[in-house]
Amino acid sequence: MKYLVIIPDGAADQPQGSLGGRTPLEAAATPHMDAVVAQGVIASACHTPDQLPAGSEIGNLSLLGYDPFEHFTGRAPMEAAAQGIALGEGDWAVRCNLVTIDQVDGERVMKDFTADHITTEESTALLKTVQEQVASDPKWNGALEFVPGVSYRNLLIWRGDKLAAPFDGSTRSEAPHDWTDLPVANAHPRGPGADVLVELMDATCELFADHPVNKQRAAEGKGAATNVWLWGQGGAPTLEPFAQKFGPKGAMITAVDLLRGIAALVGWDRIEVEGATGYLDTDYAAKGRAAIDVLDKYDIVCVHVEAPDEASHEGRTDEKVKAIEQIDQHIVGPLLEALKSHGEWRVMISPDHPTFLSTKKHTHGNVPVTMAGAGIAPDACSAYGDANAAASELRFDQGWDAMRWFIQ
Ligand SMILES: O=C(O)[C@@H](CO)OP(=O)(O)O
Repeated sequence: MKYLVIIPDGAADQPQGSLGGRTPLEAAATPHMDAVVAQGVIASACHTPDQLPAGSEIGNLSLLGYDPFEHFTGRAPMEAAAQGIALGEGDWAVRCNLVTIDQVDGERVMKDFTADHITTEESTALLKTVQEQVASDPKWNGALEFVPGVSYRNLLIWRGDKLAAPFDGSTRSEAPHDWTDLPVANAHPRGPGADVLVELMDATCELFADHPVNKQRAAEGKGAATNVWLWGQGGAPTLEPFAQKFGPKGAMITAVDLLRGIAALVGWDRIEVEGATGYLDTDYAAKGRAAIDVLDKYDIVCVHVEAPDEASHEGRTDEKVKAIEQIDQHIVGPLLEALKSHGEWRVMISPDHPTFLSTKKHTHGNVPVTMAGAGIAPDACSAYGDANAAASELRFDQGWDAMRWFIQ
């Protein structure tokens, strides 16, 4: 049996006035996703339980069949795994965004959690400056390492054997993409070690103010990286290999380190695709082709696409609809066709969480899931969408149970 999982990140949403009262998934032309529903079932699943953050880190863990209450330690350790960074006992990883925070009416406001989509080269240069500063300060005892990732998505690694990390499971921090256009005064870390995170963030305001990277960006009319924003901290997670838990041997196609990291932690291979950007300009067709190319080699192939979530964070309804249509046309369609020559197969399509265009934020709540293929008796539904899923009798209130249902 071949299994295919397609994740349109953050695609679930509310009805939009500008879409005639339909949600983006309902307004988008998705003949191939609809064909999956027509051949199979539609269901509603909650991958982001109320007690945990409504983040992609929780949603995707659950989507792949892992109970986040048991396995989630923080987002950053998953991204560290993507970079092959091993975390020992006492080590912590912290997500380090480059952001733009501006003064608006006397308040510091999160203008852009991406620092105007700063390039990897620029973010690497900025982090080098931060690293030099912390490395020269004896109080950190060489425990802190700022690790460049891709664009605004970077990491801070804290080595516990050099200096005991001040955090514990009760330390709280906020994802900057949930604070767009909002004052950050209430978004600062709280609990053990929060003061250290704030100190490091504040120190970068000064380091970046006259940094050559920002001067160059200003000259090009681009937004500044005003400082780093630290969040998503955690220690090493342990995840049972997917093949051991469920059977199939898997591969992940994604442009973001979070999904690469989850894949690494569950023992999946990662397939890198040229032109996959994790943004609206991603090469959808290249991702579709890459998945087709590896169908022979793996039992389960997962294609994650970040674009619908990014469109939501920017509040761009048309772009969200377009991203969903591109996934349908360039990924779902060609893969359904290719599967015909691979014997028995099953397909699942599911977002990880809703991201509301109205708030530009992730939110708790259910997402529409469709599953079809060998041995799945069709229900009466024939269109993929949020309302159809909500009306379905098939529900996974613990979203992580859906994978067990899918792989039988
Ligand atoms: O990686 C991130 O910083 C965020 C936003 O880009 O991703 P997601 O919304 O999927 O959590």
